[in-house]
Amino acid sequence: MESKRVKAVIIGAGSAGLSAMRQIRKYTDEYVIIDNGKLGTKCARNGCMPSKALISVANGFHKRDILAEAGITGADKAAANIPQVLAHVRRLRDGFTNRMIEVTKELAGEKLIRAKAGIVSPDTVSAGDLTFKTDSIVIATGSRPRLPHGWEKLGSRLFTSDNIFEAENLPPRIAVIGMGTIGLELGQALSRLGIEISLFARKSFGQISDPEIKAAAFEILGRELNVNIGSDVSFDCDGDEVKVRNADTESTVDAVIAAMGVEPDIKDLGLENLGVDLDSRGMPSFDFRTMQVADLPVYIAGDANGSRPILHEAVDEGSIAGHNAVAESPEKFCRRVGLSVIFTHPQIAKAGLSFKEIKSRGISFVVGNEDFADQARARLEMEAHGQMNIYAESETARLIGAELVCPDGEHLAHVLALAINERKSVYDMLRMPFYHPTLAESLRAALLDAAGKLPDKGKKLNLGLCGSCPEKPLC
Ligand SMILES: Cc1cc2nc3c(=O)[nH]c(=O)nc-3n(C[C@H](O)[C@H](O)[C@H](O)COP(=O)(O)OP(=O)(O)OC[C@H]3O[C@@H](n4cnc5c(N)ncnc54)[C@H](O)[C@@H]3O)c2cc1C
Ligand SMILES: NC(=O)c1ccc[n+]([C@@H]2O[C@H](COP(=O)([O-])OP(=O)(O)OC[C@H]3O[C@@H](n4cnc5c(N)ncnc54)[C@H](O)[C@@H]3O)[C@@H](O)[C@H]2O)c1
Repeated sequence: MESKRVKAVIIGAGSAGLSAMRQIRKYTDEYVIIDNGKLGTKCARNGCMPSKALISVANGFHKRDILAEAGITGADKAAANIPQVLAHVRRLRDGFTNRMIEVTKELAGEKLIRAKAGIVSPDTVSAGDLTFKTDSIVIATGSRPRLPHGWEKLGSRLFTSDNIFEAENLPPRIAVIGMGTIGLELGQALSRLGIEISLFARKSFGQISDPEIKAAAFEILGRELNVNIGSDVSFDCDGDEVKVRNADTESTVDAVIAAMGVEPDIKDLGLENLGVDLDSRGMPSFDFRTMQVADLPVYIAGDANGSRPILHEAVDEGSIAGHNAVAESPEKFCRRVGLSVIFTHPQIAKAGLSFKEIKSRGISFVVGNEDFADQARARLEMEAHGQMNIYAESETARLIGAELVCPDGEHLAHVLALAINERKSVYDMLRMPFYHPTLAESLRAALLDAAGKLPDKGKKLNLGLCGSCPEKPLC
C-alpha cells in the first residue's frame, strides 16, 4: 500500500466537504479530498434542487383549480404527464449537478481521490490502495434516508429521496411514511400532480413547536391531503399492491415513499478507530462551535454529524471544520440565527428561537399574531390562509423568534431572521416602511399586535412611528 503525508484529509466531496476544502486550500496545497460516490452534491442531485423543481411544476398545475373562479376557463383541461414532469425535473437537476461536478473538478484537480475512505486512526486514512498520514481529518460524509428494519422488504415498490428522482414514471397510488420536511413537500407536490397520496406518520409537523401554528398548518394542508397520524405504521404486500395501515386507517397503494428522517452516513467509516466513546448511533461527541471531535485533530461537518441537516448549515460547518483543520488551535465560531423553510404551499417556516426553545429557557415573552384570512394581498392572490406568530422578549421588546405557515413564508422568515440577527426590537421594526398592498404588511400587523402586548402596551408608538429624526436622515 502506498503511503503519503498530507496536512489535511477531507472525506466527502459534498457541500460540507467542498466548503472545508475552500478554507483549507487558502493555507496549504498539502491536502486530499476523497469521495467514492456520485459527485455533484446531495443538494443538487437528490435533495434541495430536484424536490423544488417538482414542487414548482406541481404548484403551477394546481393553479388551474382557482383560475376558473377568476374567470379563466379551460384550465381544467390541463393534464400532468408524470413521465414528462419527471424528465423535466431531471433536466433541471442535471443542470445543477453538472455545474457542481465541474466546480468540484476545477477546485480539487488532482487532490480528488475517487475511493471509499476509512479511518484507520486519528492520523491515518485509507482510500483504496492509498494510505494518508495526516495532521487533521474532516469528516463530511453526508447522510442517508433512515429506513427502520423491515421496510426494505418492499423492494422495487419502495422509494426514498435517494431514488425517487431517478424514476421514469410513478404509480397512481402512493403512501408517504413520515410527515416531516420530505414527506410534506413530496406528498403535497405529488398529490397536486394527481397521484393519490396517503400520508402516514406517528407525529406531524415536527419542525414546528407553536401549537397555534401547528394547528393552522394541519388544518390548511389537511384540506387537500389524506393525512393519517397516530400509532406506528405497518404494511403487508399483497401481490402488486401494498396495504399500509396505522391503528385507525388502511390504504391500498402501489408504492411507498419512506420519509422517516435521515441518519449520518458513518457506517463502516472506522469511527471506532478514533479511540473515543461512541453513542448508540455510533457517533462521537463533537463541539458545535468548532466541529472538533473530542480533543482530536478530527472535525465532523454537515449531515454527517446529524445536528442540522440543511444546506446552509452544512456549508457553514464545512467552513468551520476546514478553518480549524489547518489552524494552530481550534477556534470557536458563533453559529447563525436559526432559519428553516418547508416548501409546502403555504410555506411553513421558522426564524430565531422556536416557541419551544423560548419556553424551555424560561424567557418572558409576548406573541404578536397575524391571521392571513384577512390579509389584503393574500386575499388578492386567492391564498387567504395561514398564521404568523412572532415572539418578542417582554423586557427589551427585542424580536427573538417566529414560527409561521403562510403564503411567501420563505421571504417573511428571511426578514425576521435578519431582524433577530441584528437584535432589532418590535419598535425598530415598526420604523421600517411597509408598502401597500404586500404580504410584508402581515409583519407590520404582527408587530403592532406584539407592541400592544408588551408591558408598556405599545405607548412608545405614540412618539411617532418613525422616531425622532437623526442628524443625517435617509428620508
Ligand atoms: C429530498 C431532500 C430535499 C432537501 N431540500 C433541502 C432544501 O430545500 N433546503 C435545504 O437547506 N436543505 C435541503 N435538504 C438537505 C440538504 O440537501 C443536505 O443538508 C445537504 O445536501 C448535506 O450536505 P453534505 O455535504 O453534508 O452531504 P452530501 O452532499 O451528501 O456529501 C457527502 C459526500 O460524502 C461522500 N461519502 C460518504 N461516505 C464516504 C466514504 N466513506 N468515503 C468517501 N466519500 C464518502 C458521498 O459520496 C457524498 O459525495 C434536502 C435533502 C433532501 C434529501
Ligand atoms: N426544505 C428543506 O429545508 C428540506 C427539505 C427536505 C429535506 N430536508 C432535510 O432532510 C432531512 C430529512 O427529512 P425527513 O422529512 O426525512 O425527516 P424529518 O425528521 O423532517 O421527518 C421525519 C418524519 O418521519 C416520522 N417518522 C419517523 N419514524 C417513523 C416511523 N417508524 N413510522 C412513521 N413515521 C415515522 C417522524 O415523526 C417525522 O414526522 C430533514 O431533517 C431536513 O433537514 C430539508
